[in-house]
Amino acid sequence: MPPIPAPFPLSRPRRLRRAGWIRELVAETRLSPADLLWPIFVTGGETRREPVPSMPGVDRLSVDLAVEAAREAADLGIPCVALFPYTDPAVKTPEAEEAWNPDNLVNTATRAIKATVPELGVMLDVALDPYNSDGHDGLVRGGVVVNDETLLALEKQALAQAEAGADILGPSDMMDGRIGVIRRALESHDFQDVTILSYAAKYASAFYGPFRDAVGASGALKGDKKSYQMDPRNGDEALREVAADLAEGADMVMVKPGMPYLDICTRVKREFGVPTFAYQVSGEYAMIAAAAASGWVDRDRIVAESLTAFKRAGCDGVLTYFAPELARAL
Ligand SMILES: NCc1[nH]cc(CCC(=O)O)c1CC(=O)O
Ligand SMILES: [Mg+2]
Repeated sequence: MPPIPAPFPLSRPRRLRRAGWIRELVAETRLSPADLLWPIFVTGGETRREPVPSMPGVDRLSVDLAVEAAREAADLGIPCVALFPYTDPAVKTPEAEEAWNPDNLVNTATRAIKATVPELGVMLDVALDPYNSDGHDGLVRGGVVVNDETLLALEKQALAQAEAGADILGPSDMMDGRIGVIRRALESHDFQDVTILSYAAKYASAFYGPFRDAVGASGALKGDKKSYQMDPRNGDEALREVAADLAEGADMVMVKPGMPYLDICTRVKREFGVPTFAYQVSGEYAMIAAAAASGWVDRDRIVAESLTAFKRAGCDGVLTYFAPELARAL
């Protein structure tokens, strides 16, 4: 018997795409300002705004302007900002003591923001690289980034940040055991409500280049970070890293960079079901900004599309330098 040819396509997915209203109706993911964390670079001085050359559109802000940016974030419905310091090279040392100075830039900015915009969350990075004259996230001994001694430094840094009023600590150093050390320190100093968003699966990536310019760590960095950040070839290992950080007391986890690691985001969310974030890092920002500035891509559309991809991949939110611009557009 000859096959009966179907007189029409058996399935017509285009029915659900034919007009804006029905696309809205069936959309599986939605982006909102509440999905965004905004990373802000803080510098010294007053009413100072310094452009970051490799991140056109992003400025380093003095504390007073960072407070204004925080106000803007809250007004736009962005729940949280993440602060990163541009540290005066003269203050950087091999022991990175500035990291636990109660009056360092990020601690000062945190106190100022919490005093002015208390409803906004403030997140701080726990890692030594902005303060370390070797540019590494950990302490360097004989050319090696040492794990356990670094943990003691991170503990001091984390306590100073909690004392300053940070709501979220983001350990981004990738030392083994740091989450446990920080959680124990927080518990024993009456900071049981401080949240840990662990940079659990953080890769040794070329996409961090512009950030290192922004915090002034590029010139300082000796060598690379491959002995502590993850190998981009590995995926299963990301799940082991996340499992360890959750067991040690992380509340939420992050995958970093973002766009090239969407598979990791999906696997982490599926496997653990905990709040999962991605960091759309400086190099991702720079690529989009540069292509848009050349007129090669449509900036507004590509920003929205790239951030939607994180939600579709399973992320609960994204750290992105596009946060205020996207929130405004939404
Ligand atoms: N530990 C520091 C840190 N925290 C966030 C970033 C990168 C963020 C970005 O590129 O936007 C880095 C850089 C690095 O690990 O070298
Ligand atoms: Mg780890």
